[in-house]
Amino acid sequence: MSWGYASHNGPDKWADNFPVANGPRQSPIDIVPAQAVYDSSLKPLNIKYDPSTSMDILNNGHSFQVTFADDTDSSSLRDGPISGVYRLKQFHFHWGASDDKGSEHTVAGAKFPAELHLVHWNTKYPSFGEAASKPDGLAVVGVFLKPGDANPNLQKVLDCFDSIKAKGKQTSFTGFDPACLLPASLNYWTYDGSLTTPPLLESVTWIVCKETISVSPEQMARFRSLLFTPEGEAECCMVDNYRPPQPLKGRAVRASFQ
Ligand SMILES: NS(=O)(=O)c1ccco1
Ligand SMILES: [Zn+2]
Repeated sequence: MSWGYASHNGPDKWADNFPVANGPRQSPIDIVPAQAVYDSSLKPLNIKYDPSTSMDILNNGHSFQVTFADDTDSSSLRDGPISGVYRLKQFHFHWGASDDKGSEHTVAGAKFPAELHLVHWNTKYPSFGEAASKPDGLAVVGVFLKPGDANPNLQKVLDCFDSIKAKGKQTSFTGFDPACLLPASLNYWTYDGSLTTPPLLESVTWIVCKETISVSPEQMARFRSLLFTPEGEAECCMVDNYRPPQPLKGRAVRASFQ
């Protein structure tokens, strides 16, 4: 039985196989801006991505992800709340069956229809796999999607959904610069957390952007046209692939802005 987002294998069941699900630094969380502490020592995010590192796009059965070549530092994240260089490995999204839900982090209880995650690993470790088990191993930049005008940069990703509709489908996706998915302002909240999917490893420095990017209703419908299921199986729409907020357990959330 593998994990998923249904009642029989979803977030409430993950602790059965992944006991860290009840750990001290789980993600996502509800971010309460009024309780975030402004930290003037936090640096601006330093993000440099090279479009030639984008490789392919895959439906992995719980989201779709765009994977990057991470054998050099050409697509990486520096500064912000982190030390050293973290290489971009992949980005993916989480979304809902309707616009009233779908994000993993919430802001003073408010949910967004979708959330983008850009996953980076600390190059002080030899690989993503090694880094994923270290408390300072990963840094994930989160961006909320807000209903509004169609997002032309997002459309480039959505246009290849016909070739990755079912679980396990993959296709080439080169020359894409994920920086075009970032909001104009890189003001952020940051806290120590975890992967939001099994194995839920407590290795993530979360960097959640305050500013959103836009997504149109038609574009949200495209997200919801993907399938959790492989070809040949009864079709199950890929929707509500988000973990709800987890207990803060005394953690501080810092803000890079006043
Ligand atoms: N959703 S997320 O960015 O915490 C992640 C990356 C890999 C596994 O889970
Ligand atoms: Zn994610």
